[in-house]
Amino acid sequence: MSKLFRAVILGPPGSGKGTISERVANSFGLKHLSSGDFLRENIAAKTEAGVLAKTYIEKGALVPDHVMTRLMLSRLEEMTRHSWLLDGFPRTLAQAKVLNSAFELDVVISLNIPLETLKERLRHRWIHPASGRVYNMCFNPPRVQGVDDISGEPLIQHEDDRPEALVARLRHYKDVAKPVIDLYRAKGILHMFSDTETDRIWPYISSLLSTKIPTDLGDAQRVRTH
Ligand SMILES: Nc1nc2c(ncn2[C@@H]2O[C@H](COP(=O)(O)OP(=O)(O)OP(=O)(O)O)[C@@H](O)[C@H]2O)c(=O)[nH]1
Ligand SMILES: Nc1ccn([C@@H]2O[C@H](COP(=O)(O)O)[C@@H](O)[C@H]2O)c(=O)n1
Repeated sequence: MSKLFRAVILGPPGSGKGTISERVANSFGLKHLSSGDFLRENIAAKTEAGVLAKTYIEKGALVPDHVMTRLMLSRLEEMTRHSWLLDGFPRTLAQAKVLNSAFELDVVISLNIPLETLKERLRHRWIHPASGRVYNMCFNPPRVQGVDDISGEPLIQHEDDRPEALVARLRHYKDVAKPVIDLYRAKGILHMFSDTETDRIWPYISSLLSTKIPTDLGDAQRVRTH
């Protein structure tokens, strides 16, 4: 079986991880695994992990490591035949160590976006909960304000995008992310990208992945997300 490709994208809330992950999934056929979306699915399904996670997310806090690693590792065990891009996990050094003990990563992308840009982006972020489709009134607005382009259902804003929860998330991110970034830099697989616009970062990420993803990534491992 040809080699699998496994990557992680790191970045603070609003940095464009989901936006870029969707482009990677569509361009390279990797499965995009969003830990945030997976948590929200568990919250909507009122699973034990979801009920617990909700109490942390609504305060802009991080879900405990043991809950996240159990959730994500069991999800990844279902994906052992696929190449994937993990979005939003690992968030902490403890999570990274558990992930690294289970899987060998090929690339870690880290987004470094100015604070004011993050705040502005999240102020204008709207989500279609059922599909996870993400809009932005300034960047990729829906055809009709407040309505999902495909389903016609109403859009919402994430509770933890509220300014007060966002401050907690942003403040916490820096401290928690640094050891994770240092770990992957030491492994020689970290690639950092800084800008205020995703459309300016994307060509560099795309060309990096074009050199790293095996050309013989079999169809069985390519999972089209749309
Ligand atoms: N103005 C602007 N908005 C952008 C850009 N890139 C992404 N966005 C929007 O900014 C918001 C955040 O982007 P996401 O891709 O959801 O960011 P994220 O890192 O996944 O965020 P979290 O889920 O909070 O971790 C969304 O509304 C995007 O549509 C950009 O270059 N410019
Ligand atoms: N490893 C993680 C990932 C996410 N969370 C919590 O979920 C919220 C939403 O995640 P996004 O990736 O969509 O921003 C996030 O703010 C955290 O509260 C987590 O705790 N650990």
